[in-house]
Amino acid sequence: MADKIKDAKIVFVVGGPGSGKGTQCEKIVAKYGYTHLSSGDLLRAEVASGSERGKQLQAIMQKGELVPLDTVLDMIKDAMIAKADVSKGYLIDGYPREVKQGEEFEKKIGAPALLLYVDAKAETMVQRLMKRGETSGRADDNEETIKKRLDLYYKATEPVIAYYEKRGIVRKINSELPVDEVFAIVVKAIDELK
Ligand SMILES: Nc1nc2c(ncn2[C@@H]2O[C@H](COP(=O)(O)OP(=O)(O)OP(=O)(O)O)[C@@H](O)[C@H]2O)c(=O)[nH]1
Ligand SMILES: O=c1ccn([C@@H]2O[C@H](COP(=O)(O)OP(=O)(O)O)[C@@H](O)[C@H]2O)c(=O)[nH]1
Ligand SMILES: [Mg+2]
Repeated sequence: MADKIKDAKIVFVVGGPGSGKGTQCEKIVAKYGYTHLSSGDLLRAEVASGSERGKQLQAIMQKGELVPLDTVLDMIKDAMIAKADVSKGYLIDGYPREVKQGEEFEKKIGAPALLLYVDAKAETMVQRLMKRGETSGRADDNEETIKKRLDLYYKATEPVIAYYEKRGIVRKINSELPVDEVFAIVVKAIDELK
């Protein structure tokens, strides 16, 4: 099973909270048929199940902290294996959050072919998340948690980008533009893969 995944195209989608990762991933799925796996969505699904583990996850996410590395990686790996027969490629959205997560992913699953770095200003991200919070029902779309998520992003996640830049697989996407203009840049980066 793990062999099948090794040959699939893997794209990491990394960017700050509210930068637009999920929005762009949806459009990539529509155009390219990739399998979209959002680490945050997988964790929220576990929370929604009401399991004991979900309760522990909920507490961590509400504080804007990172859940233990192995938990997220196991969830992503299981979800990848479940789609191995049909997948043209995988969008791993919101992961890795720290360099160590990237290293472990490569040990257990495989190497990414591309890292889409979805980049917006902190001010923009806060505005978008506050707006999303009006309707999202997400426990972490509130001012206090947003601030913590941003701090952690700059501290732990930005080094991930530098790490993969050395390998030449990072494509920076300016997500301050309207969604369709951002997507046009994304399309160029993905088409280069073929
Ligand atoms: N103007 C503009 N707004 C966008 C763009 N992308 C996303 N938004 C808005 O910003 C909000 C956050 O976008 P998401 O795609 O949920 O962001 P995310 O990076 O997945 O954020 P997390 O789920 O917190 O990881 C959404 O409610 C969108 O309406 C963009 O390219 N341009
Ligand atoms: O690999 C991951 C991905 C997500 N999270 C947790 O899930 C929350 C929401 O993640 P998501 O990617 O949905 O949103 P973002 O933080 O990008 O706004 C984060 O704040 C973390 O608490 C985590 O711990 N590890
Ligand atoms: Mg998202």
